Amino acid sequence: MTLEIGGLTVRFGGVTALSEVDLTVRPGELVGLIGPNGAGKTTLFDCLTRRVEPAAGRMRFEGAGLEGTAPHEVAGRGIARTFQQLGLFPGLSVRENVMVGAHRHGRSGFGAAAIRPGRVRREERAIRRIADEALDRVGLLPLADHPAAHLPHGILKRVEIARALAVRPRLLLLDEPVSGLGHDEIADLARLVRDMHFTSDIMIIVVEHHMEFVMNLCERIVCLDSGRKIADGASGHVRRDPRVIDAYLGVVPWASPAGRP
Ligand SMILES: Nc1ncnc2c1ncn2[C@@H]1O[C@H](COP(=O)(O)OP(=O)(O)OP(=O)(O)O)[C@@H](O)[C@H]1O
Repeated sequence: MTLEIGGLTVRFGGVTALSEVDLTVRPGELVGLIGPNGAGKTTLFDCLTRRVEPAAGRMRFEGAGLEGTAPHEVAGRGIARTFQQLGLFPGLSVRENVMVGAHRHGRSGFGAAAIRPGRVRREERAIRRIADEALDRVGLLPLADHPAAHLPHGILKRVEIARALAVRPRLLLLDEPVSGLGHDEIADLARLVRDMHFTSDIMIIVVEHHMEFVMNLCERIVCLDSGRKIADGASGHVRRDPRVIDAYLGVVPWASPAGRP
């Protein structure tokens, strides 16, 4: 029950964002995806979540192709992601934001649940329970009723992860989870992701420019450069790979809190 990507190619007009990328991820793997700006990391996530249509290649998840999956069906396939730019609703409470992720477990959909017709109340209670479990997992249950607006960035990053966890994903895609976080928050987030990794069989792919975070967290690192995969292996090997140093590690500030080159 793996994620198998073969020959994945994406073009935006004259730009080849991904070029014949092969990648296999197995249950329980925690993979770091690195590479310079514009390397194609987010595009890879966009393909898996069906926001971008590849020009060529295959994507199979748990034995079935992803090509026929509509963007709104991705969560139903057990795939969840977080975004570089937080995609939370500031007018909703922390819990309501996380319930958006959990709505795939209901039949009526979040739209119906949001306007609370009587027939969806029971379902909404179940969705609320799943959301609270996810909030508990990231240590934010005490803030469940707090409006998302004006919460610190580090908390909002966790709310986004809780929203992804509420999908109860088997493949979790984290896009720059520590960007903009301080030193202690980064250490907390590393603990959280490590805990998710050790306590479940979930596949996790982490895109991150913060090298200290990603190299310490992930045993396996994949490096993209100009849309091509240039390295895939143990973090100790990849960090010494001359092609990776040349393309990326030579310019990236390893301990920068913001983590961007
Ligand atoms: N919707 C789009 N339309 C046109 N070009 C795009 C689009 N999305 C991405 N690109 C281009 O595709 C290439 C890969 O971009 P992508 O965002 O996947 O890189 P990335 O590795 O995630 O970079 P970063 O680290 O800066 O987030 C870049 O050249 C980018 O400009």
